[in-house]
Amino acid sequence: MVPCAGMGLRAVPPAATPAAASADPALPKQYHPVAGHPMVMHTLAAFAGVSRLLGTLVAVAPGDHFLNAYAHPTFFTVECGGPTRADTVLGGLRALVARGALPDDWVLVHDAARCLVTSRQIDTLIDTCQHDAVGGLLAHKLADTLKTSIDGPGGVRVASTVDRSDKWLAQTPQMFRMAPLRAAIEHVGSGATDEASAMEAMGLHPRLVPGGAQNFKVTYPDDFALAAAVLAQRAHGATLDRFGGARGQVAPAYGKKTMF
Ligand SMILES: Nc1ccn([C@@H]2O[C@H](COP(=O)(O)OP(=O)(O)OP(=O)(O)O)[C@@H](O)[C@H]2O)c(=O)n1
Ligand SMILES: C[C@](O)(CO)[C@H](O)COP(=O)(O)O
Repeated sequence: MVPCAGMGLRAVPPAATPAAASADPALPKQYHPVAGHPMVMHTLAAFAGVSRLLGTLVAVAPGDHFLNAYAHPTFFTVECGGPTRADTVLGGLRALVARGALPDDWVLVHDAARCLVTSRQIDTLIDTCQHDAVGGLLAHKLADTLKTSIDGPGGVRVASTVDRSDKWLAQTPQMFRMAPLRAAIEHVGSGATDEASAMEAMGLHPRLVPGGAQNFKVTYPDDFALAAAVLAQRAHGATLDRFGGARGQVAPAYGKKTMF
């Protein structure tokens, strides 16, 4: 399931900057062009490359028909977006149950805005978690020295340096069984910022599976250029097989638009 109903407010460039002149603030970030395609299409291409997935539910905001022009058998949209990401995910889980998902079925939840995830990373997560009692998530071990802050003279200042040896940045996909995940999010409510934290609130310890720095979430205006650069570098290399074409071949048409 791909939650795709956010507004992307942090990605809107400040007014009066060169980036603001060409940006469409009314278009949520997941639909902004990145390397020639709407951002979420790169995300969906990675999932389309994982053959053991039954399909992908894209949870969009009510009235959002953006993806109608990109229809493809590997995904379908449901207008179940809510005010927070957790609300959107819950709507998606209920929609999956309505379509026959069973309590023990696994579901992977992945941000539309993490458009650099690869089919290989998704496969690694599944391989690692499919026999786990809880499930797990891709995550990236902290690479920098970690500070806490206080407001001080002249602005924000360092309060302390924190031991980072056990610190990870949570990424997606996050993979759990349908019934426990739904129960956990219903228990924790709209404030859960990811699926793992809802499971943690139930006393569980999801598995951490190394993802990689490139699986970042496009959040701020500068992130678009970084994502485009990574995709451009991959297009010169090894990832033209995202839609099932072999390396070096031209990939098939993706619905009414052509991808890659
Ligand atoms: N009510 C919401 C909020 C977020 N998301 C989705 O959750 C993912 C992660 O959220 P984030 O990147 O933080 O997106 P936004 O909420 O859109 O960003 P912002 O907080 O800057 O507005 C995104 O794919 C976003 O579309 C969602 O489906 N429904
Ligand atoms: C789920 C998530 O991608 C994990 O890092 C992230 O928490 C979602 O973004 P938000 O800013 O917390 O909504």
